Amino acid sequence: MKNRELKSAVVLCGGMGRRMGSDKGLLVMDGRTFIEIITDRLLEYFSEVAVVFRDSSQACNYRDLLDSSIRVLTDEVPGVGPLGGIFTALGRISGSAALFLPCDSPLVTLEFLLNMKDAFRVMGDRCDAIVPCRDGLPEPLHSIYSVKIRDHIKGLLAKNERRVRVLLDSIESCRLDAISLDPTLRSFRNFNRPEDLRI
Ligand SMILES: Nc1nc2c(ncn2[C@@H]2O[C@H](COP(=O)(O)OP(=O)(O)OP(=O)(O)O)[C@@H](O)[C@H]2O)c(=O)[nH]1
Ligand SMILES: [Mg+2]
Repeated sequence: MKNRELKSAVVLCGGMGRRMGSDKGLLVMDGRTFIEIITDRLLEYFSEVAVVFRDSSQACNYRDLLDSSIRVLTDEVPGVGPLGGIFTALGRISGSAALFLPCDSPLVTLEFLLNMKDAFRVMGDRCDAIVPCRDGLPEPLHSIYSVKIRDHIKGLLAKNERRVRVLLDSIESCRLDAISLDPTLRSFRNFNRPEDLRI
């Protein structure tokens, strides 16, 4: 029988943080960096945790913050945004799919992680992506993607298409109500500008 346990989780961390004015994974909340908060949480429930950086020089800045079990990846196709990070990770993870998270959502809840794992158990072999939706709008960077779509992403990138939403519209995705996955919606809160940090 197919193993339906979702074992891999990936944090996308290769952005430039232009609006924030700094590298967002290194922002601090309650004395810990965002990347530590998120990866510590993921390590509780996933046997494989990876972080995708834009390049090795960025990865160096995080070296002392990551548990030794965390896999450090760098973009195979640099400078093409989150879709490039997803592309890289899907070629490197050991499982058949992974939960992706952005590095700027430190409030992600354990309940959300467990509900996504449950969703994969139930519908993982029926679709290429499992996508939370809020008011009908997808949350593509808090979603599960199958390694099966890697070639498709390659095709999109070859056409210079970088929008994750275009990916979602061209694959078989199962959409779930975000509120049923995290009734607080805190998991989806992200920080883009300095003023967002005043919470
Ligand atoms: N691996 C990888 N991750 C990326 C890339 N671009 C963005 N991300 C990540 O995708 C997530 C969402 O991106 P944004 O919210 O736009 O973050 P950002 O690009 O750092 O910020 P801006 O420069 O202000 O757009 C964040 O976790 C980013 O680190 C990329 O080229 N490669
Ligand atoms: Mg960006």
